[in-house]
Amino acid sequence: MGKYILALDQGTTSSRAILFDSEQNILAIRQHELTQHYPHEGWVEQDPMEIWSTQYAAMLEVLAAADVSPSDVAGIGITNQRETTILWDKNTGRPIHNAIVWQCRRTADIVDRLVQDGLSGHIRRTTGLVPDAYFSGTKIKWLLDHVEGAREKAERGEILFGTVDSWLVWKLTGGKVHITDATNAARTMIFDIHRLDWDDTLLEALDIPRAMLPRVCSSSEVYGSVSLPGGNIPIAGIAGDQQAALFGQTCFAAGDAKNTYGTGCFLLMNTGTTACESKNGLLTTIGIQISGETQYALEGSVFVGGAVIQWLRDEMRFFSESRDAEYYAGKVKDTGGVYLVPAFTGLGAPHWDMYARGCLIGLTRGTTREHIIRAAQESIAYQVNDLLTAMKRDTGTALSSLSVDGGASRDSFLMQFQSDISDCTIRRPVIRETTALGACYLAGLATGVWHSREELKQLWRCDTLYAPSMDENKRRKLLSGWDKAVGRSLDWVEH
Ligand SMILES: Nc1ncnc2c1ncn2[C@@H]1O[C@H](COP(=O)(O)OP(=O)(O)O)[C@@H](O)[C@H]1O
Ligand SMILES: O=P(O)(O)OC[C@H](O)CO
Repeated sequence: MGKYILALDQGTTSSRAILFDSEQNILAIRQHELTQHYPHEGWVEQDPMEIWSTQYAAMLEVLAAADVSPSDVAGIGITNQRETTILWDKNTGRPIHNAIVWQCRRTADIVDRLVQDGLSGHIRRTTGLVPDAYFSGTKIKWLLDHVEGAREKAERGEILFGTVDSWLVWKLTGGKVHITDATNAARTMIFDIHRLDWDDTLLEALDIPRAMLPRVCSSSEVYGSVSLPGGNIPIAGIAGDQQAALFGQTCFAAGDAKNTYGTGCFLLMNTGTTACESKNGLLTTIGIQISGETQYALEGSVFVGGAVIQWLRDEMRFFSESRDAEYYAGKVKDTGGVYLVPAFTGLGAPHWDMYARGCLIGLTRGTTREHIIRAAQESIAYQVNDLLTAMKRDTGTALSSLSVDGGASRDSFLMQFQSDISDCTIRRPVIRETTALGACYLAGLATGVWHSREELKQLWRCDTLYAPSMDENKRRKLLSGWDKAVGRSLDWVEH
């Protein structure tokens, strides 16, 4: 049996491949940036062929860099940006349109119609989600409505739908396998997370033919294999990136939670085999499906997290490297009363307002670039704090500690501010590649590299702990300013 496990981490901004050994040491990482297309205001697309080619290149390069033969790799685990929707022609293998990315708002009016038709309650109960353009269902409908002849072909089973995991498995297996896993299916808004099947009411409401949908598998099993010069590698694990991170952080028990600070921020809490319905704007989703058991999770999704730092860097040109944000934020003692609400693509949990837009408020003649940079960083923590508050209301208990990961979790100013504003200990692990690690664990469990989750639990190591130290009055005052600022950004776009 192979000694290594290969994780393919197809994220919003890049396609990465990471090679681990069975002691979870990282042997090599390769990464390619992805081009983002913004064809209209609020629309976001990617080229599925670029998703594939960058991911495939990263996979080959990582094996070459570590000088490892495919025959020494026990399995591949795939983890991916979720909800992003791809339709392709089964016969030619060519996408029929660019991928519609999860952040894209083009289907807001389709969502409005579902709500007007009285389907909100059904969506909530069946899929665990709230009606929003974020999820795949309305994106599929848009593509079927706008690409000529697509619906008829889809009815004949000639057009296939997949989230990014399905697309990659299809390509990796040479067009032989059309599947997804339960965690990805749970993000489509057409999947019944209790019956574990596509939901006919929603398929009918969105006019989506069943014939185009992938078969839904567990998150850890052998689905097929990749044939490479030097050997075949089984594809043995799949999970949406946030669920993979929850697994990679070894949040295996009910009550365990993690937050990922990537492009967006995603807070997930394992709720065990109980699907806990949120009364406070969180989502119910499938946490993982493994060994015949489905574990559920409560999730809060923030659309713009680390991306606000990118915006300051690329659009405002305030600095040239993301890591400079921490330096500038430390130059001022506070934001001078400035708040930035980065509702660039609306607001996700717990507000769910597709028509909210960003606002920068509290400016005075004394406001400097440093104040705005600090306000941007703090906005990431405030948004995560809103999720923690909703989670506390739903479960009746405040989290005393939170495991963190993702690109922006490198930022120590942000981590300390999160700890202070949320009055919660933040635990940053040694291995911050937890998304890839989760995919690696799923593939390793399916191929016998590891035998149990307990074995994996022993491997988790803490790197830094951030303990809260903010005075309660100050915290309350800052939070009330944030709530006021969010109020100004809600329902901004005329609709
Ligand atoms: N040192 C840093 N300080 C603050 N933000 C950062 C830092 N490094 C990266 N980021 C932010 O983190 C995000 C990338 O994180 P990553 O986990 O790689 O994202 P994704 O998986 O969404 O592609 C970017 O939006 C970037 O602006
Ligand atoms: O690519 P990421 O890490 O920003 O994650 C995207 C999420 O899966 C969207 O739901």
